[in-house]
Amino acid sequence: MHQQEAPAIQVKSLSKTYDNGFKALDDITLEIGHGEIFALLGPNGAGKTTLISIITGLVNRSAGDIRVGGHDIVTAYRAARQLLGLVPQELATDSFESVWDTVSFSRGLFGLKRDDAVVESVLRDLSLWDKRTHKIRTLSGGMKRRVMIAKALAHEPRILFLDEPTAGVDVELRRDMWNTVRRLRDSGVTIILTTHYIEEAEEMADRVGVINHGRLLLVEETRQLMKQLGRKRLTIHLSDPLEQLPEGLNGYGLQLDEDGHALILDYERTAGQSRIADLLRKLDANGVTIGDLHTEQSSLEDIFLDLLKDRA
Ligand SMILES: Nc1ncnc2c1ncn2[C@@H]1O[C@H](COP(=O)(O)OP(=O)(O)OP(=O)(O)O)[C@@H](O)[C@H]1O
Repeated sequence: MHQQEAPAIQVKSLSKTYDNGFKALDDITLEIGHGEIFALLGPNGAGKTTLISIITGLVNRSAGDIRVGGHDIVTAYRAARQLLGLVPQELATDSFESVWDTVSFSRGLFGLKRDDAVVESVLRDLSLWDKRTHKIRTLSGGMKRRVMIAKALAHEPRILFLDEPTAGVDVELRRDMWNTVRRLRDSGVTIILTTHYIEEAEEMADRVGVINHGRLLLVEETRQLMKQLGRKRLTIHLSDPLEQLPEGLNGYGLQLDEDGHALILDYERTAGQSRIADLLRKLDANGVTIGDLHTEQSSLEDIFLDLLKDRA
C-alpha cells in the first residue's frame, strides 16, 4: 500500500522561553504541506527567527513537538536536518573563498560525498554559474544573497527556510528574489519565508501565518487573508482646489481635506478596483481635475489591532 507522506513541517504546542525569562514563542501549532510557499508575517521581534531557528535545530525549544517530513527534530535530528536548508538573515559578505568552493563545502558539512553535478545545477539554477570562480566578497549584494541560497541548497534539501530574504533590498532585487523563490518551488522545494512586508506575503505565499508577540494569530490562505487585511486609503490631489464636494460626488464616501486640495477615500482592499474606476469617471464628469493619485494601506500594527479586535 502507498504510504501517505508526512507533512513537510508539523509544529505542535511549541513554546520558547529564553534564559533571561523572555517568552519568545507561546503555544505555536502549525502544519505546512509539501510544495507550499508559506510566509510567516510579523513585525520585528515577533518571534519569526526564533521559530525557524528551533525548527532548523539552532535553538532549543522549551516545550512542544516538531517533526520535519515526519522525523522528530530531537530523536531523529539527522534525518530531519538533512531535509532542511536555511538561508539566514545576515549575509556572509567578507569571504575570500570562491562561489564554487563555498557551495561545494556546504554540501560536505552534511556528510555528503562531493558531487560536482549537483553543485553545477544549483549554481546554474541561481544564475551563478558564470560567477563560480569569483570570490564572494567581490560580488554585488544581490549575488551574495544568491550564494547564500546556493549554500543552503547544496545538500539538496526538500524544505528551504528564508529568513527575511528581501529585508533592505531595492525593488528590483526584491522582484528578482521573488522569481528565484518561485522557480525553486516549481522545482519541488517547499519554501518557508519570514517577512514583515505585507506585500511580500501577498505576492509570494500560498498561505500566510500571522505572528505577533510570540503568538500565531492566524493561518490562512493568502487570498482569504487579504480580504480581511486592513483598509486602503486613496488620496486624490487636485489641480484646482475645491471649496466643497460637488453634489454629483456624494455617496462615494469621499472627504475633502481641510484646504480643499485633496479628496480622500478609505475603502476595503477587496472592494477597491471597480469602485475606484467608477469614481474616477465621476470625477471627470464633474469637472474635477486630478493632479496626482496616491494610495497607502494600513500598517502591520493597525492590521494586528484589527485582527485582535475581531477575535476578541
Ligand atoms: N537569545 C535570546 N535571549 C533573549 N531574548 C531573545 C533572544 N533571541 C531573541 N530574543 C527576543 O525574542 C524576541 C523574538 O525575536 P526574533 O528574532 O525571533 O523575532 P523576529 O520576529 O525574527 O524579529 P526580526 O524580524 O527582528 O528578526 C525578541 O523580542 C528578541 O529580543
